[in-house]
Amino acid sequence: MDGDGSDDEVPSLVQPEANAKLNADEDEEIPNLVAGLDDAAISKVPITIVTGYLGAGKTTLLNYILTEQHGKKIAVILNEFGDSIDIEKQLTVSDQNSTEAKPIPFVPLANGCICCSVKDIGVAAIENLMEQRGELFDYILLETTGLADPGNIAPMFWLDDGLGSTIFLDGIVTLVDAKNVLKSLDEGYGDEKKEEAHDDHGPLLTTAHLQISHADVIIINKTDLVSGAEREKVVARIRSINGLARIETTTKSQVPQLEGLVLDLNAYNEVTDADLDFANKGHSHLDPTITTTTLIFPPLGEDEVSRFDFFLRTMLWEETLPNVPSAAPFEIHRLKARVPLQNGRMLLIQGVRSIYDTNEVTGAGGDAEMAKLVLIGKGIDHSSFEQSLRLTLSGATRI
Ligand SMILES: Nc1nc2c(ncn2[C@@H]2O[C@H](COP(=O)(O)OP(=O)(O)OP(=O)(O)O)[C@@H](O)[C@H]2O)c(=O)[nH]1
Ligand SMILES: [Zn+2]
Repeated sequence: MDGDGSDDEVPSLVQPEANAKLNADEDEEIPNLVAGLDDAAISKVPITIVTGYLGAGKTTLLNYILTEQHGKKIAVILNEFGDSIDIEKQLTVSDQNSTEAKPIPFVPLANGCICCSVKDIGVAAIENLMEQRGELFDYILLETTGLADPGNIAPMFWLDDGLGSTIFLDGIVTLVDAKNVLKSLDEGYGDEKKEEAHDDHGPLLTTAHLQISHADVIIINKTDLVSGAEREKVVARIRSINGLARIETTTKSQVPQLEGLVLDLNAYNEVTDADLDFANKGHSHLDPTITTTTLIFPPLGEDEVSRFDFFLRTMLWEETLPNVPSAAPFEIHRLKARVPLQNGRMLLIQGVRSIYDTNEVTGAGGDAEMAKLVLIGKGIDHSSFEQSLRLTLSGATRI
């Protein structure tokens, strides 16, 4: 995958400042990822990141999965930092004082699963764990701490999967506490983080927002603690933040199925029509901080492809809109697009924060299919984005 955005086919279009910005923001050295593609045939182990605010039900979900029949050998990794309750305690009892010691102890669980606990959640740390174990797993579930920002974790795994890594990012599942989530979204961080949460440019961006905006699946848990009407309100608010994610409601994290909800999400290697259908066509104002916006436009002609890429690069790397300098400040957290080309081919685009990946596939989806670009982020003013895209595609900027 060309996750650094520096597509080989359009080298002259890459702006030096944009590259510098990307490199400063992300890894120092993002190698050319194209070389890794052939290795994709080697079977890689999917990793699902399970995130969610403190006490939302992450551990309850993992526990539930491990007792269900799924026919997989699952390695559960707990990012132990800050986690201290029930199952974590049991599961990590043997390595409480020896996080540096090797080998890292694993605790056997039901169904041939194992569990371990780590401080580091880098790709190397996880590969290291797998090597030490000397055993193959079908699946890895990583429970992050309640305060983790998945926007920092996802690119780490997503980028590396093109580098011949033995793992690949399958998707992000965010657990939400139905009883408390609206309060978390409205009030911002806990007291200890209040300072950071304040922002001169508008409403607060909370950990809860970040976990919801980056999610591929959102499980609204603890529905036993709210009325039907409250539950609907929570669903509507969350849908307004993230129009791409699949949403389920549960009690005790008992998801109706594992496939597609927790396991095998394929959220980072596919962009299906159904993915984009969830997204609202308009722009909801239910949440003042983060929203989902969909831009719809006709199939691109030859000249427009590089202009479209310029639009993406400028928006993601420079956080400005070409041809609309007056646009309000914004942040893009997640992006998915299906863009038919007039030559009958189709671009599938995925993005997390400033990193994006474009794949060109054969065959557009259907007759007269329109291109759809779905954006999730902060401060996205639909009409400015639409205007910028329209002007850029028309060739208003020489690139
Ligand atoms: N009433 C109710 N309680 C639940 C539900 N799901 C989980 N709990 C309880 O909520 C508490 C927190 O659940 P956990 O699964 O430990 O939550 P977590 O997200 O792992 O929490 P941290 O690791 O501390 O961030 C536990 O006491 C669970 O038994 C639910 O659907 N309803
Ligand atoms: Zn937990």
